[in-house]
Amino acid sequence: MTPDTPADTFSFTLSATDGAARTGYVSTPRGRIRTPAFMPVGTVATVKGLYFDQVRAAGADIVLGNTYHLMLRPGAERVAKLGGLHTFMRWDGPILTDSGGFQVMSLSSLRKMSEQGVTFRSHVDGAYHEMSPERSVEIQGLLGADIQMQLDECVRLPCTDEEAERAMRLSLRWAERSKRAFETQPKGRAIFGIVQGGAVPALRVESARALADMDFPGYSIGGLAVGEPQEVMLAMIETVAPHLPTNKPRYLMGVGTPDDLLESVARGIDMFDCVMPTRSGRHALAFTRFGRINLKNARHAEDPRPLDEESDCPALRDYSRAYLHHLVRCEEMLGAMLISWANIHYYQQLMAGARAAIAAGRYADYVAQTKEGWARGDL
Ligand SMILES: Nc1ccc2nc(N)nc(O)c2c1
Repeated sequence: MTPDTPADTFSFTLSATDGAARTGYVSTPRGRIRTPAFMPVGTVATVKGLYFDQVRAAGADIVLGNTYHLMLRPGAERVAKLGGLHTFMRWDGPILTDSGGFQVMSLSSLRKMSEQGVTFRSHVDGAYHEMSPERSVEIQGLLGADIQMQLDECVRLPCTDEEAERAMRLSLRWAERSKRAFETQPKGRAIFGIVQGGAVPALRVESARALADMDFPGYSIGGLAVGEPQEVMLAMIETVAPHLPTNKPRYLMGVGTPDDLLESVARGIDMFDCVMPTRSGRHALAFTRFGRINLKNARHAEDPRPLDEESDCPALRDYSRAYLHHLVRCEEMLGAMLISWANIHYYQQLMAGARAAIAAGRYADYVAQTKEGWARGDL
């Protein structure tokens, strides 16, 4: 905590812009989040395969937790009894939690959506659960999340305009209820409204404007990274960004590949989360300055080079591709752990470079040079 930020406030400071790209920081009672920021996903209170000191050393200022998973196991009340999520998983930086609706729709069975909320059966043990905007905020409060999400309904794309409109309007009504329920939480925490509207520009604008009128401390763009082509996702960001307050953070949910991040930052996004770095790490796929390297490929069997000898991350700098390939072939857990570590570090390094480039007014060059590196490959 820097001395100039009071302990109990949430705020966003813009330091520089370069076109629509922005750099700055979010201040929370648990520390600052440098933006643009990539937030490693810690779904069930762990960033899969990494120790949190590696997550911190990689440059992450904030990690994600998931209401849906944690309410099922170990239970929100139990986490609260054990001192909250920060104590439970031994991460003392800011934590952002998703509200659970998206995960219910993608993971649970026998779910029913109504005005009141969503009822569903757990994918873990089939137990019956109810999730309303109020209960979601209560759970996120029990977990102790510094940044919380409204409960929303995310439609898969493609969908009909009617379906997108229905879910967008329901999400707006739930935004009001979530924000009201959030008022009882300790100062310094924040709740974000989530823009919905499918791939329909008019619905996206209506959602963004209505949420801006509700004066949230931050705004998420949801309903993307749900199967649409990148150009549709980027078009929706371009549609929404001008209608969100410039002095509040913008968080693009569930995104994405390194290319998605660079292109979305160029259009005004400040925060990202995605399972891509760790999920790919478990599938032997490394993201590097030279593009993607699939360590399953036999071409690496005798390659003594590390993934990136110039990196300051041990996983990228100290282990030969031959060794990583060997671990992957033997299905050894260290293979997934090292490649996940490398990927988390690469994503943080990509964002650190973006922040510096925006501050120096050379973001377009940074994007071009980064993509040239990916195209050149690992010669
Ligand atoms: N692609 C995603 C990922 C996570 C989401 N979470 C919520 N609450 N809403 C969405 O629309 C999401 C979309």
